[in-house]
Amino acid sequence: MLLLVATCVVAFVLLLYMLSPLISPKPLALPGAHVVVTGGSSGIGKCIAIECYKQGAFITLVARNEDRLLQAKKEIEKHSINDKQVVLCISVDVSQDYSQVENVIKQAQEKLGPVDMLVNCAGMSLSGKFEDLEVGTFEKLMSVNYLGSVYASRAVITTMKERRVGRIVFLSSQAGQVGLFGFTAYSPSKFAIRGLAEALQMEVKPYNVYVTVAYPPDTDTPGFAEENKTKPLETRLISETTSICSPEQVAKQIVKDAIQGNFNSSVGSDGYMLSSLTCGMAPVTSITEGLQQVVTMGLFRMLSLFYLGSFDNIIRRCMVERAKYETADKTA
Ligand SMILES: NC(=O)C1=CN([C@@H]2O[C@H](COP(=O)(O)OP(=O)(O)OC[C@H]3O[C@@H](n4cnc5c(N)ncnc54)[C@H](OP(=O)(O)O)[C@@H]3O)[C@@H](O)[C@H]2O)C=CC1
Ligand SMILES: CCCCCCCCCCCCCCCC(=O)[C@@H](N)CO
Repeated sequence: MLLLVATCVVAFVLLLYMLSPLISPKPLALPGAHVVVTGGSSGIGKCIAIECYKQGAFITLVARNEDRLLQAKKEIEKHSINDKQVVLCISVDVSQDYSQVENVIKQAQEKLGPVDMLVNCAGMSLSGKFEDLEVGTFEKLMSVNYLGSVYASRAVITTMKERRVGRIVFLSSQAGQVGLFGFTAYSPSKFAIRGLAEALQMEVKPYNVYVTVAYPPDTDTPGFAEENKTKPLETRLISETTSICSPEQVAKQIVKDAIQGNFNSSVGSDGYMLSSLTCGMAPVTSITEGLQQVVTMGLFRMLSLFYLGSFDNIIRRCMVERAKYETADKTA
């Protein structure tokens, strides 16, 4: 009997593997492709642009500050692999006005042809306790991180569907997989991206357009340095659970996953665990991924209880310490 069950399971898994070409998309060829990177003048976005350029792509960088755009262009051009490659820079605030963003995409398409891959990397983070964050911060982060990604994607999607070619990459964060102390404004803007990506992927898959959501841990970028200036101690201690990555490493993984059309992109073992644990009803892009999720989810949930317990401890300890300082201040 046991043998029969085991045989059936093995046969089922083999069958799934035979069917796997049906769910795995054909990889995107980067040589000669047009890649638009919003937030491409700094940090992860700049490294993604470099990675794509090294593989023969034509690049459009989109960000606000023109000096930083030009500086990034120069840096990227050092990595050219042929003399036809171009790096175009366009300055715009992706979070303000849809028609401006649409215009920028039109300009880019006129110069470098239809967009094969859009990477939504323009974004920012501000942390603080819920009551300390200004109400405007909630609006700001939602505009830049979420609406900025909606606008740029909305501007490229029709052509991608018509051409039956395309990749759209969204930058979420590990803080878009779990809500953490200090991130009441940031986490929701990154969770929202996941909802958008799932719904959009379901719509565009029959048109051979693939969506990737990246969930990086803390990554050593100018944006991260800026964020650290105001980060609460609790948030810093909790975030130290995962180690800091280099933007090059994160960019490499994202480009690889986007080319392959993987829905999920994560780095490191915590990244892998978090993605399995929070896969919900996200699309699967390989049989192996689906099977691994089925097998590991329960175990990772158990592990997560220990992590959550340690986070609660950190927060309680910080509260007690603060109370001690406050009474010391009062008695002094
Ligand atoms: N670094 C990290 O620890 C992590 C980062 N992420 C996410 O990755 C993305 C990139 O982060 P990172 O590389 O650290 O960021 P950086 O601050 O280093 O770079 C941000 C880029 O986005 C551009 N940008 C910011 N706001 C706008 C806007 N309104 N319109 C157009 N461009 C804009 C910036 O240029 P300019 O200011 O000139 O417009 C810059 O090019 C963000 O979405 C971030 O949330 C996710 C997880 C971890
Ligand atoms: C089995 C389960 C494993 C659980 C591991 C949990 C680890 C949680 C750590 C979260 C770190 C948050 C990084 C946010 C990065 C970010 O987006 C900002 N730096 C942006 O600038």
